[in-house]
Amino acid sequence: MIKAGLPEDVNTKPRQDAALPPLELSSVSYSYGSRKVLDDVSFSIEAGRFAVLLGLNGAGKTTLFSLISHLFSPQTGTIRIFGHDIRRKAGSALRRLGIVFQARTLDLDLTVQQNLAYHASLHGIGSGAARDRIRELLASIDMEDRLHDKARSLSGGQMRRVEIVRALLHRPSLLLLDEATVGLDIKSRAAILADIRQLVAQEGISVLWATHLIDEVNQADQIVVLDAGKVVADGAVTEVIQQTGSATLHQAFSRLTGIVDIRGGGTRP
Ligand SMILES: Nc1ncnc2c1ncn2[C@@H]1O[C@H](COP(=O)(O)OP(=O)(O)OP(=O)(O)O)[C@@H](O)[C@H]1O
Repeated sequence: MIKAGLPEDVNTKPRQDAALPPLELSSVSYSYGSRKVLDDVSFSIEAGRFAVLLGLNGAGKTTLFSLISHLFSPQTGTIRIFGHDIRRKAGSALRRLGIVFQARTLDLDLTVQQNLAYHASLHGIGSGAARDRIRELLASIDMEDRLHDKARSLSGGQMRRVEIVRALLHRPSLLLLDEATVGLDIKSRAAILADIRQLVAQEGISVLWATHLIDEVNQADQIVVLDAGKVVADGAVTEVIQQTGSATLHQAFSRLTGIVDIRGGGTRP
């Protein structure tokens, strides 16, 4: 089990943050050159929710994460994290955010401890506090014994879990994961999902989990379906099934995205 917690600055202003949505997007659009890949995207997630951003490859999930994490700026619209506009109050917004990108980003030649300590120092966490936090988080996923192993000696699932630990070092209140289980076997995928769900339940952290895999959605509190850059559904799983007049989420997703058969992932015909 991974343990998170509230960020230090959130601890000093709990009422302010508690009253505001962890994530709120209003009319966000983004184009690469003349090609619009996000079109008037609006949705919000509530505190303590496990929300899934579901979309086929190319739907715009990674671009949306790049905007939320302030790698790019939206050409129109606003993004707020606990009420902090990502453009105008980037520091306050980003302090509350942890992110696990789709691409593997551990330095393979460094040990687990070195990878994590470097990231902790980027967040201004002192070496003693970082050492304690790293041990606490690694113990919670039963990986304490891998502390001094080179990252390259870990399995794909273990690397991913270290990346999740890294994203939690500074105690974010909102965690974004972009296709976190890509390339992992079914056991590792299930274990990572279970850790994340536990985190939401026990620590009150909010999660936005981007995936194209419907079997990762079933226990979500909320799903936002993105298709070709537009939000085509947003709500609880049962609501989305009902709204589309479907019997199952697979059928709802097929109807919303116009694909023929999405079992096992799905691509456009
Ligand atoms: N740097 C870029 N320049 C031009 N077009 C891009 C760039 N990055 C992404 N795109 C295009 O934007 C669209 C959305 O891509 P994005 O990676 O955001 O989708 P995604 O839902 O994350 O897909 P995947 O699951 O395959 O990563 C795609 O059509 C993609 O080709």
